[in-house]
Amino acid sequence: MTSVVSSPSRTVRIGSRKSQLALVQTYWVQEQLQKSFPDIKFEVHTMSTQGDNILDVALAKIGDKGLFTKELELGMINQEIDFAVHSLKDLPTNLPSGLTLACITERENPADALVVHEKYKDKQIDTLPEGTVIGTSSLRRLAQLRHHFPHLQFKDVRGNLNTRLAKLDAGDYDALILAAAGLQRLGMSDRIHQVIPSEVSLHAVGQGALGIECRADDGEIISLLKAIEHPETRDRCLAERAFLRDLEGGCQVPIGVNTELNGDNLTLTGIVISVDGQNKVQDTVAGKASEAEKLGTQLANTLRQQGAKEILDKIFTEIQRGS
Ligand SMILES: NCc1[nH]cc(CCC(=O)O)c1CC(=O)O
Repeated sequence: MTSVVSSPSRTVRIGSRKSQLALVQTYWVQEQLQKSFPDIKFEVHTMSTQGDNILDVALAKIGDKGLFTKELELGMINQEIDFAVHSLKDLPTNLPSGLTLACITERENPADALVVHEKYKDKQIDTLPEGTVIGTSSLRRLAQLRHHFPHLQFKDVRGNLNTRLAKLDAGDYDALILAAAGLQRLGMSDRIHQVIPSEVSLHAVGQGALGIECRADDGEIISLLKAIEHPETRDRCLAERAFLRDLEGGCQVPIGVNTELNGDNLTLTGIVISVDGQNKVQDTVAGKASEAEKLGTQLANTLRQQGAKEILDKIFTEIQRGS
């Protein structure tokens, strides 16, 4: 097979955050590409992002737009790296001009997972006692769990996965809600006590998938990346991202989704819920996978008619006031 890269001597520079999860994901991408293109050299370049440095402020307050991606994006624009590997859910739905989401890889389980302190090893999310302290920094997780289990308490938790698990084991929290995918990728599936069912909590847009971003005019890189794209995950995530893009209020928001793909039929469910869990709008749309983004927009319109904008505007005002 002839290489799609016109200059065979080109070294491809992959950008990554330095966290353990980011590196595991990036090395996986490097390995897959190396298998497909044995004659090309792929190098990993790590960078710190704002999100890695600001660890003491609640995510909801600083907003998470590009917090984990901006430095990598600058690296691409400045030609220091050729593409960046992200957890897709950390990648904003609107990218800087000149950059594109060129590839979405196969998704791990996109659901959230309950991880418990040893003393609750016989409990499930619906049997945890009154006052159980759950660690999460996500308004989406908080709002949906409050809706179903108003007797639980919630406390902010930041830091990488190992830090969070150490805080749980030390007794700072009774349980954590974490992405199942992150635990799986780090070889810590044994810490998944329960996968949270979608009836209880819808997952974040893009959760469990990797998104690879590159310069929009770099045709060579774009065609290399096609080799590791997963079309089913891509269609699901494009629908999810179009939904979020259409609704977004400009900060980290309690918006959840679920998608299913049967043949060419894509089903997208979305929720917008108030932080206290009291007001929610939820609906489902279905259609052709080839029109994934249209479905996302359609669901956003449907939920707006049901009051999604009012819920989001109120949250945005509250966060700005600092409450
Ligand atoms: N914002 C943090 C973040 N970004 C991606 C993951 C996990 C892996 C994934 O969802 O792909 C996590 C941790 C978590 O939510 O528990």
